[in-house]
Amino acid sequence: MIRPIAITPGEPSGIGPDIVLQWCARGTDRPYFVIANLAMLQQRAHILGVTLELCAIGDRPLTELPFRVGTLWVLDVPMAQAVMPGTLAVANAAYVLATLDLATDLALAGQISALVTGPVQKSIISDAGLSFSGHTEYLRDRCGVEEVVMMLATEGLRVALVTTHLPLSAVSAAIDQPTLKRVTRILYRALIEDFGCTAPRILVSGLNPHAGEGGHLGREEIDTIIPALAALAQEGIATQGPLPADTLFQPHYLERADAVLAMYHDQGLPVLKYRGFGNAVNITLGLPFIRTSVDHGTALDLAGTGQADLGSLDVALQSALDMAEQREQQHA
Ligand SMILES: NC(=O)c1ccc[n+]([C@@H]2O[C@H](COP(=O)([O-])OP(=O)(O)OC[C@H]3O[C@@H](n4cnc5c(N)ncnc54)[C@H](O)[C@@H]3O)[C@@H](O)[C@H]2O)c1
Ligand SMILES: N[C@H](C(=O)O)[C@H](O)COP(=O)(O)O
Repeated sequence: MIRPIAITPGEPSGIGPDIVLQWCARGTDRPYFVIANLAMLQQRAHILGVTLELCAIGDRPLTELPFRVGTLWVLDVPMAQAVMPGTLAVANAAYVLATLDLATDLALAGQISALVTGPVQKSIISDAGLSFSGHTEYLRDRCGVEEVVMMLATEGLRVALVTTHLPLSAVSAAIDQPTLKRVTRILYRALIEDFGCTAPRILVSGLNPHAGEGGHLGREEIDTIIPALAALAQEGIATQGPLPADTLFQPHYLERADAVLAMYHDQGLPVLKYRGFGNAVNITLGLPFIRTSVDHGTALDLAGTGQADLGSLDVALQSALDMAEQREQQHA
């Protein structure tokens, strides 16, 4: 039996609480529990007509929780003000981070085997004056690790990113050889350890149109990407690239690859989401614990309606479970 898996539903006025409640109401006895405000979940369950026994964990040891169909265990986190689905409240931004902090502490203490996160509204957390650009960066900093990698995966395609949540104008400066090498090493190791690839095949995109067109459309490929990939090859990490990003996402390349490493968020993720939105998982590679997430945002327009699709949460929960079981078997 693996250690429990924590779920943080994320922004309380978004669809995060809805999808968590609706998914759990389908019936599961796997060791998932939720870190959130109990009263908010009870209110949302009532709005949605979800029948689920919501039980406060209180002081009970997580390892002794009786996980059973029809019951959802909740680690109750105080919240500043009552929630209206679809309406953001700056006052509740600190609560969202408190759920992540608690989950991180439990993960670092070895009390949970994985963390599955629901969507957060980055803007409201920033509006509250709290420093936050995404779970990926927040968990990296909170765990004190230098580098992590955002990778989204759907059936037949994995896309990892060199840079994550930063303005497009800052992307080029953020891509240097040390960063590119660290990111590629993390991706390579994860493909072996968590995804069963014996000799990972990674396609690396260029940054500029046509991968720089021999330096006529930008020099990042020549000055940074090619030398970094050459150095990685010397370490035994073979990659293919830099390839023009507009043509690398085609079967000819993808059927012989385990992952694509894109240079920035909107170079890689639109392709991934076009292929698998609603059925993809976001995984943070390089953390000291497993973290998976949904592929979508807070969808405020759907909160409290019961219309949100549960597909990505399903994939995120299953991926976390699979990775946790595999890691615990490896260490048994
Ligand atoms: N994992 C995360 O924490 C995460 C991921 C992506 C975006 N976000 C955040 O979410 C906020 C809103 O972002 P956005 O509007 O770009 O994206 P969004 O995913 O919230 O919404 C885009 C569109 O997809 C629909 N949609 C999203 N999830 C759905 C679901 N489960 N079922 C059915 N339809 C769904 C929405 O109704 C909307 O029409 C932003 O603050 C963004 O940063 C968070
Ligand atoms: N970049 C992610 C996506 O588009 O799906 C999303 O913003 C979530 O990122 P974090 O996991 O860092 O919050």
